[in-house]
Amino acid sequence: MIGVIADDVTGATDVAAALSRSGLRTLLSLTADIGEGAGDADAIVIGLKTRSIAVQDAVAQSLAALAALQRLGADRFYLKYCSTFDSTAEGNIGPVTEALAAELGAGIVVTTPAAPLHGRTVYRGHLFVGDALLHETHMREHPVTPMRDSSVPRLLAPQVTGTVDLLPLETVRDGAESVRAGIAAAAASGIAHLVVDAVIEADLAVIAEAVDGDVLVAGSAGLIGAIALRRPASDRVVAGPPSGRTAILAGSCSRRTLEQIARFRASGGEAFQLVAEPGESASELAESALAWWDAQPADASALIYSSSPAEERDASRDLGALYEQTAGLIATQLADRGLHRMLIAGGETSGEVVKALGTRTAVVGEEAALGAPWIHDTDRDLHLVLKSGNFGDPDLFVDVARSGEAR
Ligand SMILES: Nc1ncnc2c1ncn2[C@@H]1O[C@H](COP(=O)(O)OP(=O)(O)O)[C@@H](O)[C@H]1O
Ligand SMILES: O=C(O)[C@@H](O)C(=O)COP(=O)(O)O
Repeated sequence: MIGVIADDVTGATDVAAALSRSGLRTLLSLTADIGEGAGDADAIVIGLKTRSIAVQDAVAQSLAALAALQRLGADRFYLKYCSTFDSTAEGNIGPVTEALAAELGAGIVVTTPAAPLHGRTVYRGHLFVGDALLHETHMREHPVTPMRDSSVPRLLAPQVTGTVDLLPLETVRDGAESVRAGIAAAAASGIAHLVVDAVIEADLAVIAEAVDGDVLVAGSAGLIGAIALRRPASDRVVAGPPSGRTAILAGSCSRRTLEQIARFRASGGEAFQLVAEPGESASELAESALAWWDAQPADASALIYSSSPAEERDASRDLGALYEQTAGLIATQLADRGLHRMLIAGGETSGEVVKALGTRTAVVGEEAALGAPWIHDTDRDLHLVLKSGNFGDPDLFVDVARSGEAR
């Protein structure tokens, strides 16, 4: 069984969708504290919120998740990080990889953020988002993990104690045997982390073949999706959410989320912008948003957002945690009012929301957008999309709201 540790909850739903799309019965847990057994799952994903917390906490939580996965019978492990390699010079991708490798006695770890389905490709170690190098995209101004370089080996090196090297595309194009030989040669020369180029899905299939027996591999949803395709497909059921009013809560400041907000507003959707005045608390902010929500027509889907472009954000204040907490309070109140459908935009934001909701495990359903599936928190009977800031078409918010009305 495959065990996946994801460093944020949107990433967890992304990787769960990839596994499910590849035909595996996938259990999604948003806590390492999984009580029950794995049932008939082919893969288990544990979604943490470790991307931007202190290194030692990220390591401790990831090791706890590893122990839980081992208890449930997993024997192959994958560290899922962001396809835009969201991290800082301290980590947490590097330190968590090294801690998991040490615990598992894994030698060299193959790692690649490539996810061609999402437009993430790696060539000569440089990470592209669509046609642009990572550091030339909006990720340069990300409020939590600004990405100012595009070379994956260069980004990873300061985060780790072991040496980093690159397996180039030429070797991948030579096939799985060459990749295996390249990995073995790198391991023999003492390399601990091997970044691998991949530009198309077929490249990932070759790498997947070469690493399928490895106890630990790291990357985005791309490579593990390719590994999963090598397993026999199961008879899994993928359901959609029921109809009804949808709340869209956005804390992501990514360009794609800003476009989705603009399209939703332009289509006539009701929207409320959270703007924290100096000294205002999360509960005060949430209260004003909820008063606005309660004044909307009873069946109207609506958007509440704090998202704003870098030039409109107040750089003198660190408002990330405040807005995340506000989103958590609003989501909990809306669920308590009986709402069954919510889309949350933003990884950190979604992490805080599921923490506030107390969501533990969820059933992976159909994808609202590629990498952004509906998940069902059966305890609360709540259907959620936890959307990565960068994912979904510009019309996603409009479409999700309308699909609730149409079903
Ligand atoms: N207006 C704002 N000013 C400053 N930070 C904000 C604002 N709105 C949201 N944030 C914060 O920006 C961060 C966005 O990160 P995240 O939710 O992970 O989105 P993404 O998936 O786009 O990276 C969160 O910490 C959120 O609270
Ligand atoms: O790999 C990806 O791009 C996503 O799965 C992911 O991790 C998204 O992170 P956020 O953009 O912070 O939601």
